[in-house]
Amino acid sequence: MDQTIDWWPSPAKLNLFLHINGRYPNGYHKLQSLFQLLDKGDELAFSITPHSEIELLTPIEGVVNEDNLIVKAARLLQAHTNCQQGCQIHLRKVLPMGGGIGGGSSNAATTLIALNYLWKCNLSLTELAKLGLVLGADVPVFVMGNTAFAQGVGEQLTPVSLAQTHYLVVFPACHVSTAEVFSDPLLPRNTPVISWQEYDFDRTHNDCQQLVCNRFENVANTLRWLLEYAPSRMTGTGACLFAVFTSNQAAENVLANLPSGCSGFVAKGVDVSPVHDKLAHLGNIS
Ligand SMILES: C[C@@](CO)(OP(=O)(O)O)[C@H](O)COP(=O)(O)OP(=O)(O)OC[C@H]1O[C@@H](n2ccc(N)nc2=O)[C@H](O)[C@@H]1O
Ligand SMILES: Nc1ncnc2c1ncn2[C@@H]1O[C@H](COP(=O)(O)OP(=O)(O)O)[C@@H](O)[C@H]1O
Repeated sequence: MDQTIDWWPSPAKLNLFLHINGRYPNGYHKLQSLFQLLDKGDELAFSITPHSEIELLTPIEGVVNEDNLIVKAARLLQAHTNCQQGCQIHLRKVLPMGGGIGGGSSNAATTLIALNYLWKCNLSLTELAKLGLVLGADVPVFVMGNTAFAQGVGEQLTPVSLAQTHYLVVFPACHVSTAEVFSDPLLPRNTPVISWQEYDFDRTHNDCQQLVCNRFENVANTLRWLLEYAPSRMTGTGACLFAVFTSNQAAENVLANLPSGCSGFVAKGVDVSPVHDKLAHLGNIS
């Protein structure tokens, strides 16, 4: 790989809890969640071109480029700002897809932020987050770039600073469809609203977890295994699970003994997205 390529981070997230409080008339669910941003994720690189074409040079197997959230985000920004430039994009994908760790949404957010900077569109982060919401409910938190409490469909964000934590993130090798979980009649949808001051990991939960564990034996077994080592929970609509540790070494020790068939990684929780660290380094943050 060319050493001169300028990579932009595209971090993963965890939902430290996920409560479903009800439903909107359009079928979307009213949520409360705590989005924890991580220091690990995919990476994207952009070369600006003078013609308007958007090219993703590293396609993802199973996702046609036209459906890729990276291409969709680039086209959305281009159309919204009437930008005459285009770009060539490289992606280094490491995050499992459809795992509840927000890879696709994060890729879209990094694309919006990077191209806004490189194309000199001058949209504010708030404008980019609003634009990004069209692509997915998780895009705004990645654009705003703070670990945050979220409500609404995940777009009403209150930044929060958390104690430094190390997470073991485990992918039990099964794909869980977000749309299927949300359309399941057995999904609990009546958790009472909490105030953020009440937040405590042990007094919160993930309303999707039991349903997914009932449907996917791998998820249930892996969660049971993780709970032997540390407080653990499912993120988002699954299938990824996370375990909470106070040291990197303790998390690495458990990673080294993962059950066969699972994959995983250790990451540190961060209050500010690495994309924003990069923007700040470039002297541009709004
Ligand atoms: C619930 C979360 C928590 O992070 O799950 P994960 O996707 O991360 O697992 C997300 O907010 C998901 O966000 P995202 O994955 O961007 O969802 P979208 O593409 O907007 O929606 C996928 C489908 O899920 C359902 N959906 C999504 C969000 C929501 N608040 N209510 C819903 O009912 C809708 O049926 C929608 O068609
Ligand atoms: N750049 C992308 N990265 C990952 N998934 C993408 C991307 N573009 C489109 N998708 C589609 O979005 C789906 C959800 O992806 P992802 O955001 O990784 O999962 P989740 O929302 O569960 O965290 C994938 O299964 C894939 O079909």
